Amino acid sequence: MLNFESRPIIALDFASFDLAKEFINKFPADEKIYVKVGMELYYQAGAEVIHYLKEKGYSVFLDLKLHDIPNTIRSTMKVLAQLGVDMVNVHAAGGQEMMRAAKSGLIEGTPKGGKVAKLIAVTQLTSTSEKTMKRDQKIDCSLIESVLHYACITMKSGLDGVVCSALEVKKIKAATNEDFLCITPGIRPTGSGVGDQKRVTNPGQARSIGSDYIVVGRPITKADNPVGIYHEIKQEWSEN
Ligand SMILES: O=C(O)c1cc(=O)[nH]c(=O)n1[C@@H]1O[C@H](COP(=O)(O)O)[C@@H](O)[C@H]1O
Repeated sequence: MLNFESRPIIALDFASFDLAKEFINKFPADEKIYVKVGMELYYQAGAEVIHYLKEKGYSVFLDLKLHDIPNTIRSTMKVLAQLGVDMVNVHAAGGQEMMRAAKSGLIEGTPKGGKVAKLIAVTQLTSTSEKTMKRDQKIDCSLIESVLHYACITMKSGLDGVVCSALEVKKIKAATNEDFLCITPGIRPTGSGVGDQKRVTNPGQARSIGSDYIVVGRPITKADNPVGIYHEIKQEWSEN
């Protein structure tokens, strides 16, 4: 529990800046939340949304899941580093050279005296099951072996951690080290629909298994009382 982040990261999966603002404005001004901006919102609103969130004093995970040739990733990370976000990610499937290039671009692009964002890699998406991994990716091992392999090459490449399901955290920490971050989406409070997620846990389980961060989207953003549900999830996660 060396890196435990007590605030669940809220996935701001909204189609416009206005919708994202409407959601954020439900929270009291002094509540410094941790949010995730993904492809949908970033491709719509761009850097402006990041500046807005940082000015509010929020922590920001920019989730663009980069996956391209090393040179493109290095230069893209250099640009993203200037946004001052707290965390960014790539796909581990891009390989070790790509991940090393991401890291060097991030360091190069971070303004002098600024904090380098945490860089993490997606292992197998939490919407992937062993069956779909074997069918679509033609990976001929178990899902956990694939996740552990990706975690190990991510660590070797000098990144800070991985995105995985909470179900894999214990084995990842054993194969890497306790300090290696495990960021876990696929979180569903007991009784809420799983949707397209396959490898899910509830917030309390994620905590007892040893996740460092949880990412929660629809169970909060689609709730009738998002702030109330956020606090229920936060309590189950952080006070377990
Ligand atoms: O990198 C991510 O954040 C991510 C990786 C992954 O394996 N699974 C996953 O669900 N996510 C993201 O986490 C969020 C989960 O949202 P909900 O399923 O609505 O809680 C979404 O924004 C996904 O894009």
